[in-house]
Amino acid sequence: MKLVDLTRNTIGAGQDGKMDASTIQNKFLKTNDDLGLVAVGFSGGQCKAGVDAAPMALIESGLVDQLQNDLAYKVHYDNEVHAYTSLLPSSDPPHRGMKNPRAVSAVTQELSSQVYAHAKEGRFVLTLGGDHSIAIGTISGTAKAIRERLGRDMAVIWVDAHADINTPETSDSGNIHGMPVAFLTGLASESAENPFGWLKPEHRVSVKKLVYIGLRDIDRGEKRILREHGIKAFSMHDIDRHGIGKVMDMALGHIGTDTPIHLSFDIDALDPSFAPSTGTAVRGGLTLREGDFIAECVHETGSLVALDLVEVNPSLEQNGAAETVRAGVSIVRCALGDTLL
Ligand SMILES: NC(=[NH2+])NCCC[C@H](N)C(=O)O
Ligand SMILES: [Mn+2]
Ligand SMILES: [Mn+2]
Repeated sequence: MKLVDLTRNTIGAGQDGKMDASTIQNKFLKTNDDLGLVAVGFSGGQCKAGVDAAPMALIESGLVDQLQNDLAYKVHYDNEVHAYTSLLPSSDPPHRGMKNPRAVSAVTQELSSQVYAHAKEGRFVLTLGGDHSIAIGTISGTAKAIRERLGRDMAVIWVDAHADINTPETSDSGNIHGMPVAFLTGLASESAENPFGWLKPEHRVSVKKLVYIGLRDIDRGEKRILREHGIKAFSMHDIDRHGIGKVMDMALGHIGTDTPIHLSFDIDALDPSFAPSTGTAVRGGLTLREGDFIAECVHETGSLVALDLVEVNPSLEQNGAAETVRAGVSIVRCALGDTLL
C-alpha cells in the first residue's frame, strides 16, 4: 500500500508544471487522476419519471468538462447515458411487494459489471444516476473489485434523508430505491426467489462498515433494522447538536484510515431549499455548504474510491431544476478534490 506522499500535498501545479487531479494522494487507486464515469438513465426504482434525465443534465451543465479541464482528470467515459432498454422485461409484475423487480435486478447487475471493470483498473468510479436503486449495482461492483485488487473490505458512507434499508417486507412503498442497502448488506432475505440472487458475498458490504449522514425520514421497520444491527448513523439532529465538522470526525473515525470508501450521495440529503428537484424531498436537510463539506472531508481522507450522485430529477419543481443540477455538480467537484484555495 502506498503511504500518503506529503510532497504532493501542496496547492496548485506540481513540479512538472501540470495541475494534479488532486493535491491529496489516494491510498487505494492506481493513479490519482484516472476516472471511470458511468451515466445511468434509470428510474425504475421509484415511480416518478424524469430522474433518468439527470446524467444528461449534469453533463450538459459542464460536469465532464470541469472534471477534465479544472480538475485535470483523465475521464474514461463511453459517451453514453445507459438506459439498458434491451435488458428491460416486457412484463414485470410485483414480487414480494417490490415494484419492477426484474428491471431493477437486470439493470443493477449490468451496472455492477461496468463499475467493476473501471474499479478493477484502479480507477476512481463516478456514477451519475438515476434513482438510488442503482447503488445495488455501483457498490457491489466496487466492493468486488476492491476485494480482488487489495484484499480489503470497503466502507460505505450513505448521505441521504432516508436510510434506504427497507427489506421488501418492511417497505410500505414497494419502491426498490428504498431498499438498496438491505440487499447490499445481505439483510434482505436470501431465499431462492430473491431477484437479487446474483449478489454474491464478494459484492456485499458489512453493516459494521456502513455510516449514514443526514437522515431525517426513516420508516418504522428501518429504525428497527438500524437499532438491531447497531448501524452507525448521524441524523440531522446529530448535525444540529455537534455541527457538521464534529460529525465528519466521528463518521470517518468509525471507518478508520485504512479502509477504502464508497460515497453514495442522494441529493435529497440537501434541504429542498437548495435541491428542490428530487422525488422524495424532505424538509430540514443539509445546507449546500454542509453537503460540499461532507464531500470535501471524504476526499481529504485519500481513501475515496467511488462516488454515486443520485435522485436529481430535473422534471420536478422545474424552477429549481437548474439549481438542483448545480448543487449536484458542486458535490461531485468537492468529492473529487476541488478546493477554494
Ligand atoms: N432513495 C430514496 N430517495 N429513497 C426514498 C425512500 C422512501 C421510503 N423510505 C421508501 O422506502 O419508499
Ligand atoms: Mn433519499
Ligand atoms: Mn436514497
